Amino acid sequence: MSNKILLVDDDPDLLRLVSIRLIAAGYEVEAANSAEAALNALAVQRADLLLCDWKLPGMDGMALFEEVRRRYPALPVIMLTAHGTVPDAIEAISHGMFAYLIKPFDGKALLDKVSQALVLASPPSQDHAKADAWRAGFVSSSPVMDELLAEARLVAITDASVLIRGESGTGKEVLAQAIHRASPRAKRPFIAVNCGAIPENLLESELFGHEKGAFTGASQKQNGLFLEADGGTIFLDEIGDMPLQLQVKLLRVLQEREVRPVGAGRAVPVNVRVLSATHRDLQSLLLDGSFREDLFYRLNVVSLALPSLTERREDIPLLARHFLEQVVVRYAKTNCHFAADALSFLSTANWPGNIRQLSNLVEQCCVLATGPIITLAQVQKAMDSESAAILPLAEAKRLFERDYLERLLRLTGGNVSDAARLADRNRTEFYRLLQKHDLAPAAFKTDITP
Ligand SMILES: Nc1ncnc2c1ncn2[C@@H]1O[C@H](COP(=O)(O)OP(=O)(O)OP(=O)(O)O)[C@@H](O)[C@H]1O
Repeated sequence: MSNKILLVDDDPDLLRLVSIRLIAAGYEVEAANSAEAALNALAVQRADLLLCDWKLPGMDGMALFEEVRRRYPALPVIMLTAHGTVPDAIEAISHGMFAYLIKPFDGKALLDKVSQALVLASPPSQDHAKADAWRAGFVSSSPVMDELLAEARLVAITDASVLIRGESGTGKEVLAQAIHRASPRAKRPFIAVNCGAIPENLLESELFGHEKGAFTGASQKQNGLFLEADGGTIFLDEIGDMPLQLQVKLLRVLQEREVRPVGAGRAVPVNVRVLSATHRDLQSLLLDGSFREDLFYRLNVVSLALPSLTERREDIPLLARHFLEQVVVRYAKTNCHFAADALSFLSTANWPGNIRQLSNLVEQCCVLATGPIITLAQVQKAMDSESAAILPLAEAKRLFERDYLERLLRLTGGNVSDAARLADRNRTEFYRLLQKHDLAPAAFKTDITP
């Protein structure tokens, strides 16, 4: 499970950039633009680390640190500070602040401090020499997954590029992490990047880095994520969303094993194993020219397909119990369990959002549970209620978009021109949306027989 970082800054650009960097490194980030907002967020849900700017409107970073120390003494705090306040920051260290970073700081320094703080803050592991440590956190006992994991383990020890396919929420990133842990690169970094979540104009410099002054705002040289993953593994999630011109550059990196930061005169050697994932049908992207065939073959040396949750229903009770154990700890609840009929209901339900949806539902049941047993009625209520469908924003948007397109196609009997007109989009754009969701207008054609 990823660590959650509460990031506090009143500068929206910094908030966005630091968030992108932390999320790319696998952390969960909640952003707040003031100390007051941060305290409200902490009152609702705990975080594992507070990263905050010293200068804030209203209550400043130092006052926030003091309040946090009083209310949540175990929560580590890292302060982002300007040169002028360094003496105060040093003083704050002696009062229990974990660390400070002087602005502008580079991505590596930030990630180093963050990971040190989280290691120190986490309880010591009790389970050392476990043979299956590589797949720790990967809950499953279904035969289909056993087979897939055996394959993953075999491929892990090679340096082959692996493309992981599967619907959203099936655990592609969890599998990528397991492959990394089972590989000879396990002691080096695992860096995950969601290619669809980073704005196109930032993606190149995020991946390959930039020189100082390479573009407006590039106030200092920065190593990209490829260089940060040197010796380890980079996981390119949603690779199907990578813009074409960047695909060319990625291909060059894979062929020549060197990266050229934006604005740099020469390339830098890099040794990274690439794992990638997509929920989209890359074959159809190849056909319409929006994904390069040469890159596809480079990335798809080995292909692993994760089955949807309904194709491995045996795993559902196991996963439900696993998530329940986690949320019980997270919300400091007294132990609670699913009633047997509640578990069998979960096992037969539909899970369009796969494991992520199951995890959200379990969390909701646990939060709302009033006694030690979660009953069938409570599970059904959670499943029926609007809030059961609370998904991460990106996933909710994707499901909405797909549903919207389907409704338009049904309404127009599969007529793309009419559907595009209703959506106020041109045909090219509309076709691109249909491809993104693998929707074929022909399937919606209605036979009009006289
Ligand atoms: N086998 C598993 N055991 C335990 N937790 C899992 C497992 N598979 C997935 N999860 C959990 O389900 C959630 C979704 O997993 P993950 O992000 O890996 O899915 P994904 O396929 O990469 O999704 P997306 O396509 O939306 O990026 C995460 O919270 C993850 O920890």
